[in-house]
Amino acid sequence: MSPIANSAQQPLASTQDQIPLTSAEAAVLASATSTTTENAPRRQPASAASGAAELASTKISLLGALKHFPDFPIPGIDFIDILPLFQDPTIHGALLRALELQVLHFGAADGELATTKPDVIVGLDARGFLFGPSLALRLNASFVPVRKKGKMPGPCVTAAYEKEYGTDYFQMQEGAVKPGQKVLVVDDIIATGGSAAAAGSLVKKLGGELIGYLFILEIPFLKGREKLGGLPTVTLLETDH
Ligand SMILES: O=P(O)(O)OC[C@H]1O[C@H](OP(=O)(O)OP(=O)(O)O)[C@H](O)[C@@H]1O
Ligand SMILES: Nc1ncnc2[nH]cnc12
Repeated sequence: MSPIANSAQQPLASTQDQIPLTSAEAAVLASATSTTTENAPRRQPASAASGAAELASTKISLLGALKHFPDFPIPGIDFIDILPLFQDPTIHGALLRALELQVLHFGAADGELATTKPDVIVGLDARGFLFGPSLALRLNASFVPVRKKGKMPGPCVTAAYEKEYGTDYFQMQEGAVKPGQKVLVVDDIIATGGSAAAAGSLVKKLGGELIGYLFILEIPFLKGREKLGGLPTVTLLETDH
């Protein structure tokens, strides 16, 4: 069985050839250090080639852990379940490291660290809460949630949005993002982009400087990126259909 075979009816991008690495991604891992803590020993920089191999291998592990559920939550939707990524501590750790590296090089030229570090990671209800706080801690940034309407106390800003299988309302608490703070919006999946765009609009309503979006998985045919106003948008994995 292929290392990334899963219960999918329609496979995700499933071989190294189908997961092309950009030179920026290769550089990301080549310049990676093993930890973000000040006093811990730093790993020797790897070559770009071994960095690329490490990232490719991480992507294969992550893809292999995903599961598909046809016709959930409504007929016609091929639901991609990311929860298994958190069941195995090794895969969970690899996921967080890969996401951290993407942020450290967010929008930077090949091999360079990003000059703009986020002050705030905004995670979307509910699956953005599974890794947003851990990622924020690694980056020494705040974590702020976007929640579905009616879940948070106090004054909130609200945005309506449409997603792949329905309509909904998102909210953020007033004051959760301070004017001028640099904000990165993170979520598990970008499908139509409706959820992420609504979250971005709330960040801007609060006066935050939206620096971009980061997702674990993109469903490219739904063209969600087109709703994100041309801001830097990074995804770790993508489906091949
Ligand atoms: O790009 P879009 O078409 O907007 O879809 C993506 C959103 O849909 C899913 O969340 P969902 O609303 O199902 O909520 P959940 O995380 O609470 O399950 C997913 O976690 C994203 O937030
Ligand atoms: N196809 C899909 N699978 C999982 N989560 C989603 N959110 C929006 N579309 C989705």
